[in-house]
Amino acid sequence: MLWLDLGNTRLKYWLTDDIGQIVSHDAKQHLQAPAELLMGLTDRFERYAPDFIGISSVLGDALNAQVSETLSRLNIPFEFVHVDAAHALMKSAYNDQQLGCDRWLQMLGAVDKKKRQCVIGCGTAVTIDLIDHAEHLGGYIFPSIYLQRESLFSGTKQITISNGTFDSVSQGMTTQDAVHRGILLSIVGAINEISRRHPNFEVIMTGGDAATISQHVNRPVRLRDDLLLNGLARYFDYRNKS
Ligand SMILES: Nc1ncnc2c1ncn2[C@@H]1O[C@H](COP(=O)(O)OP(=O)(O)O)[C@@H](O)[C@H]1O
Ligand SMILES: CC(C)(COP(=O)(O)O)[C@@H](O)C(=O)NCCC(=O)O
Ligand SMILES: [K+]
Repeated sequence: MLWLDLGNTRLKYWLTDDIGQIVSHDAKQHLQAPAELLMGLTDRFERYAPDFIGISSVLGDALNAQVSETLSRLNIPFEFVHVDAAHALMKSAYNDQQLGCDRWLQMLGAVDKKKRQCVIGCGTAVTIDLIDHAEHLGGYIFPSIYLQRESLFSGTKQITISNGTFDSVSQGMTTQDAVHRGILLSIVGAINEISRRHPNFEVIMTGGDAATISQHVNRPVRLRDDLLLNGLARYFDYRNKS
C-alpha cells in the first residue's frame, strides 16, 4: 500500500508491505506544488508496486485535482479520505463539513474507547483535540510557531526576526528571545492550561514540531509519529469491512 498525507507544508508518504510494515517513508516540503513533487516520486512508488493508494489531504479541491491527475497515471486505484463524524471507532459532534481530514485521522489513529485522550497535531497549524472514551469533544486551532513568527515579521516594523530557534519559555531580554520565547509559551501555555482543565486525559503529540513543543509541557506526553498512518490504515480497513 501507499499512504499519502498532504499537509499544508509537507507531503509525507509511507509504503507498506502486506503485513503493514513500513518499507519506505519520507516527508518533503511541497511548496504548494504537491502534484509536481509526486511526479518526481512515481519511479520510487512504481518500484514497490503498491496495490492501493490511500490519501489524506488538507490542500483543497484545486490541488487535490492536480494530485489525482498525477496519480491516475500510475494505474493504481487511489482514494481520498472523507471525514465521517459517525465512524464506528469515534463519534464527533464537530462540524464534519469543516473538520480537517488530517486532524480527524490523527484522532482515529489514536482513539481508544477505554481512555480519555488529548491529541495534539503540531504541523503548519497546531491542533488540540479532546476525546472522551471515543467521543470527540471538540478542540482548538493555533498558528504554528513558524506562522506566528511570520505574522509578527509581516505585521510590525521593528520586528525583523525571521530565523532563530524555539528553545525556551523564560522571559527574553532581546527582541530575538522575546519573540521566540513568547511564541513558544503561547502554545506550551495553552497545552498546559488545557491539560490542567482535563487532568485525566492522556496527552499525545504528533507532527513536525511535536518534539520542540513537548519538552516544555508540564505533563507526561506520549510522542507518536505514526498516528496519521495508523488512522489511514484503520479508515480503509473499516471501510473494506462494511
Ligand atoms: N516557515 C515555516 N512554516 C511552517 N512550517 C515550517 C516552516 N519552517 C519549517 N517548518 C517545519 O515544517 C514542518 C511541518 O510539519 P508537518 O507536521 O509536516 O506539517 P503539515 O502536516 O502541516 O505539512 C514542521 O516541522 C516545521 O518545523
Ligand atoms: C487545522 C489544519 C489547518 C491543520 O493542518 P496542518 O497543520 O496539518 O497542515 C487542517 O486540519 C485544516 O485545514 N482543517 C480545517 C479546519 C478545521 O479542522 O476545523
Ligand atoms: K499534519
